[in-house]
Amino acid sequence: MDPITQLTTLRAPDQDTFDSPILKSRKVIEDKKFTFDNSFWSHNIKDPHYAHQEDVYNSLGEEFLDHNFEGYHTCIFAYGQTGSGKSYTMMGTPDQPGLIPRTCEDLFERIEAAHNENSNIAYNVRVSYFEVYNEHVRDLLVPVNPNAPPHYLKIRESPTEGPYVKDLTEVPVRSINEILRYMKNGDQSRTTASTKMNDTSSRSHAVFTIMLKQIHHDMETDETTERSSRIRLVDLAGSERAKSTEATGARLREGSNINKSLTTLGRVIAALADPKALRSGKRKDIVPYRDSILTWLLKDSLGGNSKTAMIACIAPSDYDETLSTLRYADQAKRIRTRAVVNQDHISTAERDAQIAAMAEEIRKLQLSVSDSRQREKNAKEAEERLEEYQTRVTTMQRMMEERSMVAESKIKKLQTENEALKLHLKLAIESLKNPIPAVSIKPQPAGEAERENLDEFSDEDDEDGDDHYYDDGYDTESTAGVDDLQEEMHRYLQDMGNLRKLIGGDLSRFKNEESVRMPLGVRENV
Ligand SMILES: Nc1ncnc2c1ncn2[C@@H]1O[C@H](COP(=O)(O)OP(=O)(O)OP(=O)(O)O)[C@@H](O)[C@H]1O
Repeated sequence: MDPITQLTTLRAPDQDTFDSPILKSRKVIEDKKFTFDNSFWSHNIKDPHYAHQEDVYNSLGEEFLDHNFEGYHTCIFAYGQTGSGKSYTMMGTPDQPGLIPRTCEDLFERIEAAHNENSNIAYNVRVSYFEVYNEHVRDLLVPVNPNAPPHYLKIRESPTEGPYVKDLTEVPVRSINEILRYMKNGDQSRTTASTKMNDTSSRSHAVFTIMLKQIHHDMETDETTERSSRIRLVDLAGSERAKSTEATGARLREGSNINKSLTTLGRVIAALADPKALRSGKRKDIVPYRDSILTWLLKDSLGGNSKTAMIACIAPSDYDETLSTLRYADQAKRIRTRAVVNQDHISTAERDAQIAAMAEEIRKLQLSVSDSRQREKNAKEAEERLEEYQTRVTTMQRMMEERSMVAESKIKKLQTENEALKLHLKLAIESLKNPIPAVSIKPQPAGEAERENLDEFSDEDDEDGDDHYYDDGYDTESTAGVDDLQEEMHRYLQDMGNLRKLIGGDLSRFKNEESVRMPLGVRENV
């Protein structure tokens, strides 16, 4: 690997030293060259070009997080054969944290810094963690019950959000420690389940997702701007199994789903990178996203609204495996996604109207659900309505939480202004109590004045301290000053009264936790 040109050369093995029938059957085995955006080499720590975890994060993770703050969805996935360093790169070790923990740490550091800079922006971070094994989706944030069979989740498709995992746990997180705890629990759940199912984590795909929402409220226009971005970090299963499946087709004939997702991923990447399909404009129809759970769920990240990077991990082992990984990466490099900034402007009135409309819709759904239940005629229909109702309630709860976040930032800003006014007032009162006398200098003959100016800094002159002359007009000026100050004070007091009313109003309107955060279903009978 050349760290300057980013050229990766795969050296052809000496054919006589290899027993592989594939290698022996080949006519030409030669050196292969590939150029990637970045190449990292980490074999000998003493080598000056040794790539540390920090180097990988600095050249990729940091830039992707910048995109997230700009409002873009991103996805980073690690591909490669078992033992090539995918988990090391993505998760790392406690001493050498990988991309995922570094991204989380940087995310919260940036949020804290932004909070200190501008209190008008509220941040909302949520995480989810799931794995796809044998074409089943398992929630990694739900602890494994060793006595119960594994609980698999269903995939649904929404017209606006695309494919998603139904009932997947999405937890709000407020600090780096909280997010790391969820990540650790998820990894534990993965390991426990693997042992129970006689599986190893190298055969499952782990998808860690961070949802970042930035809510900026403009006090002047009372308009809210929301930026939502999704950070997907994917640790794929070992690729060698997929290739053996592809090579022999044996697993497919057996009807096994083991790593169907990975073989489909290869076909999806090939279809997306195919220049002919791109030219004919048929790309959308022929990409086999739906052929596996993983590609279906990552549809957007692979060929849609996302900035995506693939990390191809290779280790010095089999020539064929390494060549295949490098070819995968070379193909993936040609894919062009169409990422857009996910941003919405909405006024407080519009948001309130949206919430009111949603509340009405929920009320109707509640009625129809209870009606369907009573009749129990069409259980499926009732179930679908119930599902829709639950999704609506969750969306609405989130909107209300966000509204309360906006209110909190408003209150914070008003409180800061209030503090500043209080300080100003205190200073004004103090200056009233201890007026600083106005000072004027008696007219002096020109020569004398010059002499005094020259001696201004002389210690001797300062000693007597009586070189100041009080002007006859002092009383008049000071009275005018007091009047001004009194007037100013009066204005401040009025302003403060108004501010208090405003804060009081906002507090009672938005800080009523009971009414804002109570699930709607709790209030009314379903
Ligand atoms: N760049 C690296 N520096 C130091 N150690 C590494 C590096 N990459 C991988 N390792 C070590 O190599 C071993 C295998 O790596 P890892 O578990 O990340 O492979 P993997 O590709 O995720 O395998 P699997 O598909 O089985 O999960 C681990 O012990 C890991 O700590």
